[in-house]
Amino acid sequence: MIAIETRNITKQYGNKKSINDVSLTIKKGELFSLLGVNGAGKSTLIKMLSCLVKPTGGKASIFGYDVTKEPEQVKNVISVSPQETAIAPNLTVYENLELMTGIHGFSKKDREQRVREIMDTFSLMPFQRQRSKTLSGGWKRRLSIAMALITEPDILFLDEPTLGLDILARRELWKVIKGLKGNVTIILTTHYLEEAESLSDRICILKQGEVKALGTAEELIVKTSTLSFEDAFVALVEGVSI
Ligand SMILES: Nc1ncnc2c1ncn2[C@@H]1O[C@H](COP(=O)(O)OP(=O)(O)OP(=O)(O)O)[C@@H](O)[C@H]1O
Repeated sequence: MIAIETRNITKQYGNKKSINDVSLTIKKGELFSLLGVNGAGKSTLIKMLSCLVKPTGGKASIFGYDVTKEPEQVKNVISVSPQETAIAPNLTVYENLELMTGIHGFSKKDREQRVREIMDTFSLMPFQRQRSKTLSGGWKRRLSIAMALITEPDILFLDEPTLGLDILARRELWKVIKGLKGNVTIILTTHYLEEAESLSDRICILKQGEVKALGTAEELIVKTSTLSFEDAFVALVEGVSI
């Protein structure tokens, strides 16, 4: 089943195309990474798919719903875990999660149960009464992802989930993300190449708003005749033709 489909999607700001004619098909349950150097267009593409900005050309659909014509239906099946964590710092872990259930219209009765379920999934129970601002960076990101998943979305956009975390915290979060694989379709952006390589089913490399390469990490290594994914990435963004 197809989760996300774009056909020649384009976003032009002034006379510059931040995304130019991008056509992609992402399957349900896939973990799909978007890579590219700064300014390649990753955030712009995610913003269009999550109905935050409108395409200036082409189209995109999420489970068949058009992102421009049916944004309400799209928003019902997606969730975004943004780069800047969406956490209220003075609220406890429990209160942050409860707030999300309130925003999304859970009944009083269901709220507590859902909060407990998601705390359990993300091992947040021991921190439930702790103010969020006192959590470490890794646990803040974990809470942020838990908040994004409280509505059990079909699609989760994860924008640089491990930015600034040390390698141990990053690997802990990788375990969490791997645990979600298959159940939720995940679109991940990251600048950490080993993260994309370790987590992704397929990787799309954007360059100046266009798809430069698409495939598994292994396929991209083979296509560029390199020995590592990092070398493949560098070759692709520096302009190897494949
Ligand atoms: N609101 C805007 N108005 C004008 N130009 C914009 C706007 N948003 C993005 N751009 C431009 O579009 C291009 C792509 O930006 P985008 O933020 O999508 O890249 P990115 O790949 O997410 O970069 P990064 O890795 O730095 O987050 C850049 O040249 C950027 O300056």
